[in-house]
Amino acid sequence: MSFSSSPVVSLRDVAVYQDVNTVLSNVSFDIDKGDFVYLVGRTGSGKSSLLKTLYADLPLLSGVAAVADFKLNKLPRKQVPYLRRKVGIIFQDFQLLFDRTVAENLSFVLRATGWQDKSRIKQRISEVLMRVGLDAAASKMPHQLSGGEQQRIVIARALLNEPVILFADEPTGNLDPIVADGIMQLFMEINRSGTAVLMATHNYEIIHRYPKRVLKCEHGKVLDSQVEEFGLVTGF
Ligand SMILES: Nc1ncnc2c1ncn2[C@@H]1O[C@H](COP(=O)(O)OP(=O)(O)OP(=O)(O)O)[C@@H](O)[C@H]1O
Repeated sequence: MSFSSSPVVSLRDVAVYQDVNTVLSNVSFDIDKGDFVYLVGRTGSGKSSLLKTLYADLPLLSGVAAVADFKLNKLPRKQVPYLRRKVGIIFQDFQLLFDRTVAENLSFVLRATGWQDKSRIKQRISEVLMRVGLDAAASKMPHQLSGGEQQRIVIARALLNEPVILFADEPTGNLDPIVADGIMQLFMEINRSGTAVLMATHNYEIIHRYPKRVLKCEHGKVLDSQVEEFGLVTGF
């Protein structure tokens, strides 16, 4: 267990690239333990690229960054799985394995991250399913669940290794407003219990309903509502 009080995410003068193109530059911000932060900006403004840089799917080539006490500069490939155990990643398209049950989807991740004891695996799966309100779904196949339920399973999967932060890219994008609101309440509950959240969204309604700090990708830079005021409506 880490008792460090350093920020969960810390960026100084970072540039985000896709191939040879600079998507964002001079990016500096911190996210502390337990913070909830939205990431907004027009389509193509760099939200997904920034998230990918934070979970080391894109290399950090310029600037200084640390996530969950891992320095992203020159992070060796073999360290990436250890970083990924400390962060939970949630996408819009659910990315569940449709040929196996919910419990098998979850045990697949636990085994891949070093869990071996069958009874502990079973116990952990039951805990995370309870957490997302789907304790009866363990033996179901993903296609037997609604879109909102599938997204809850993805959130349960992201929680398996007790991450210090969740990176969520448009997690409510495909859901109707009521189901999306249920997912937001789940994120808020997870956040209240101490997990930081960085959530990319286009959904202004959600930000209005659950106001939190906002980072906005615009003109190749990242603006921070904690540092400066900016309009929210433009950019969606
Ligand atoms: N795999 C890729 N290879 C090359 N360029 C890419 C790749 N993915 C994204 N880009 C480019 O990088 C820029 C930022 O895209 P990114 O997906 O990060 O934006 P976004 O803000 O997440 O957009 P959206 O809201 O549509 O998801 C865009 O110009 C995009 O065309």
